[in-house]
Amino acid sequence: MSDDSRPSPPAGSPTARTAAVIPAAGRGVRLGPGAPKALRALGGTPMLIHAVRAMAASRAVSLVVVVAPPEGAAEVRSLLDAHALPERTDFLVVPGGQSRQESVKIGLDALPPGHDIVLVHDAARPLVPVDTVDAVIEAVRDGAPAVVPALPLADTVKQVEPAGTPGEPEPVVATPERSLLRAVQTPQGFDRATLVRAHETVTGEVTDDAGMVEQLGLSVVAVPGHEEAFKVTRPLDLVLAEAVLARRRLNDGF
Ligand SMILES: Nc1ccn([C@@H]2O[C@H](COP(=O)(O)OP(=O)(O)OP(=O)(O)O)[C@@H](O)[C@H]2O)c(=O)n1
Ligand SMILES: C[C@](O)(CO)[C@H](O)COP(=O)(O)O
Repeated sequence: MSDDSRPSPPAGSPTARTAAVIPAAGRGVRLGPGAPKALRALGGTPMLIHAVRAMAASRAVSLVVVVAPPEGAAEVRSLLDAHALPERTDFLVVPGGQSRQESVKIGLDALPPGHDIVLVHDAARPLVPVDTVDAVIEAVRDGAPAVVPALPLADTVKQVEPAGTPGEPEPVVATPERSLLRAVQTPQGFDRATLVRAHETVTGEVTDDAGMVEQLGLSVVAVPGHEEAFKVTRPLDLVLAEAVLARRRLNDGF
């Protein structure tokens, strides 16, 4: 276990310690029936374990807090014990909440003192490369209160008047300038005090944590994301994730 009694350096310090919160308490309704999404297998290993390894792969990350499905916290603890994980990293498991936002808040509340940079990473993004994780941490160390990995869009995006009934035609009302848009991934990185303040202050629904920081009027910066950091949301995403993992294993020779 690490010593949390020593005074912690600020997030901008090169020695600031980083913790990762992994919200993993969702059901995965869009993926279809089965176990909670984070516990479903990818290449024979639960998706959550891939996500935990992806965070722990960064030498900067000294603590990973897993926010487990409420009824699955004991199972998650056993899974962490059963899989090889870096010894330099500590792990905590807490039961999650009703929404992603609530689960992240629970994870944040469980963080011990001494970690001044916090990453929030979806369990549903099991294949994010360590270089992306490190780029996010570096941007927080460089002074950004909130950092998102992001990619340009391949498709043109339309704003519509949503139809009341699914499948009904929807009037298009605008075509935002695509070159100004980015698809945002995780891990998102934060100066801890900023993220805590955002979660204590913002009450409306948001779809990502950086959005809460934007609502505080603070700046959020985007760094390059990675194609392999995609979110496993629908069945086809799982097919893609299996293919990416198989290619990695082939390249690594096992
Ligand atoms: N109450 C919730 C809901 C979601 N999440 C987590 O937030 C991440 C991103 O959410 P998403 O991909 O939407 O997962 P689900 O909510 O499980 O998916 P769905 O909406 O299809 O049910 C996932 O790692 C998920 O486990 C969470 O910790 N607690
Ligand atoms: C946080 C996120 O992954 C950034 O793209 C995304 O907003 C989560 O959305 P979801 O609807 O909870 O999957």
